[in-house]
Amino acid sequence: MSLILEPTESHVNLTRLLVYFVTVLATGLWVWNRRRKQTRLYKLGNKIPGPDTLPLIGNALLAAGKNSSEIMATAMEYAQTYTSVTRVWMGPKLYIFLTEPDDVEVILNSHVHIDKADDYRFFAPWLGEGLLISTGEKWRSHRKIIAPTFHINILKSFIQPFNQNSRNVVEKMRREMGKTFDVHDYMSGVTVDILLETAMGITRETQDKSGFDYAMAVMKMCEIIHLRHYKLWLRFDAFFKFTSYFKEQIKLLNIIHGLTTKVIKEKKKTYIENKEKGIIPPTLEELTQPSQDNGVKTNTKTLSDNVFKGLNDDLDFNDENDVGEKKRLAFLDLMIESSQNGTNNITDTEIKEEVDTIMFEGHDTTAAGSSFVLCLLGIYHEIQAKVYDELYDIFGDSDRQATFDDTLRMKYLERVILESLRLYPPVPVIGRKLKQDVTVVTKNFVLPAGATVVIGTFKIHRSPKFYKNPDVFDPDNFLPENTQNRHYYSFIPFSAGPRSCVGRKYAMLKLKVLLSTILRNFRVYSNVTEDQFTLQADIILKRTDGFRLRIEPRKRVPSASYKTE
Ligand code: HEM
Repeated sequence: MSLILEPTESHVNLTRLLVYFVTVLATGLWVWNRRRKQTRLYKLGNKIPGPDTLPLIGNALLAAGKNSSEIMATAMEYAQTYTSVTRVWMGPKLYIFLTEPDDVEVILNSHVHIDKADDYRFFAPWLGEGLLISTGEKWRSHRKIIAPTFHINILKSFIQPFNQNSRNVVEKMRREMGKTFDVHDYMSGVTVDILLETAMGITRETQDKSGFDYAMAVMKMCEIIHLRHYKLWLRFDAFFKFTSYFKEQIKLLNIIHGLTTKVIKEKKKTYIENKEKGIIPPTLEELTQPSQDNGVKTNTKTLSDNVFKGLNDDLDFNDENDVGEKKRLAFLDLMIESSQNGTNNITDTEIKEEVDTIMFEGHDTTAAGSSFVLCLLGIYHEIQAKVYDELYDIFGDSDRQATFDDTLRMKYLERVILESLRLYPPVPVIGRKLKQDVTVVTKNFVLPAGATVVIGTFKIHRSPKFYKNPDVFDPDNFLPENTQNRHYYSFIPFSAGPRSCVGRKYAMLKLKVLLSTILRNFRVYSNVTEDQFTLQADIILKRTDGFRLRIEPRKRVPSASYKTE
């Protein structure tokens, strides 16, 4: 009897099946690839310079297996090698990176190229069709409703919650005195508290455990979305749905949506009950009207208003008309009021989506922004001393709260914030999906419809063409004489054009109140220098090494006398 096993019929069938399968797959891929090469996307895309590609997968290996800070490092390395218009193929998907302000202006200043990149889709279960990800008519009509709620009169009424919450976080931070700790945790917490109050009207006093759970859920949702951006396998819904992150996401969204829905329901009920009693809250128009009080107009223009004036957004309302204290209404109250009085046709679901969007957009961005400022001041003590001296000029040794007028006098602090946003823009890239071909200024390259344009804010902000020592932290980059002739699109931390950040003025005001309160109470120190920062590539720029800081109590004396004591 032979010891060699004769292949059975089932073995033969299986092998045949496998051969058929491989042949069909290979033929399918070959046909698909041939067709792809005939497409306009492929032909025009390949006229743009970029790294060498591999068949089918293109440049996908550039990101494979890398964590978020390695991706950031790779992106920076390639940004040095390639030109201001660079293409990358992720399989069949074409990404075009732009880092030349003239080209960026063509995209951001357009009313056509307003669609967000596909990568924003991870926000959809949370934010629905809120302002950040919606498009077309829906986005346009909602932008018209939301942008005016950020009028300077409304923002002025937020000074009190900005102050109160800043004081609260100062008290919480005292427990860290003398230790090294991650300041981002505190900045994140205070930012959510401020947003709960200004977006939803939930104060610490009215806040029950659901407010705390909500804040935690917002922070954890940001983490899950962050993971989905850089872990390749989590990008696919089919895989994501089988992970524990998906189950966690459902739980978190129940908490988030549960609270927004509950608050909207209660506020609407109160609005209707009050209306029956003849109590009607002021309308947005009334709150933003020029005051007739005494005809005195305050100039509310800040340094940033000049810096951003060429960016053609819709935030330059008639700010000069602002006068005096007005009743405070949260964004949610304003939306309910305008939907109930018939000024705007916005449903409860849409209001929920917009409130959720403001809670997300206003949270991670300002938490990262304020953490970067504090760490930079912890490194550059002379700059911190100058910031404090300006605050001492304004407040002396008093512990009083900041007024809106005080914030107008915080000119050096404002330059410090802008410079920090230049070096470490919380939104380091902006993504748009092109629906139409567009020709940019650089070499008249045509960017084809279907491509995703990635605007590299981080890289633009460090261009030697616009900044003398681009990698050096120097607040004087924002002295009027240095900004007046610079290309407006060389500084776009809040994006620009019709889809720019609606929260820009809110963010700048909040950052001034928060940071001035912290710096009037503490001296900050960082043992980590800038070259040791490990940055992560994501929708929000953060440090993977943590925002480590040490604080000491501040004596309220000018910095010169401090040194000699
Ligand atoms: C330092 C703080 C902030 C920075 C750097 C920042 C930056 C940005 C950027 C770059 C965009 C455009 C994103 C894109 O096109 O992909 C944006 C959009 C937006 N931001 Fe901000 N933001 C900040 C704070 C805020 C705050 C405090 C709020 C609200 C309270 C807010 C609300 C929004 C909204 C609603 C959008 C979407 C606008 C639209 O698509 O029409 N942001 N932000």
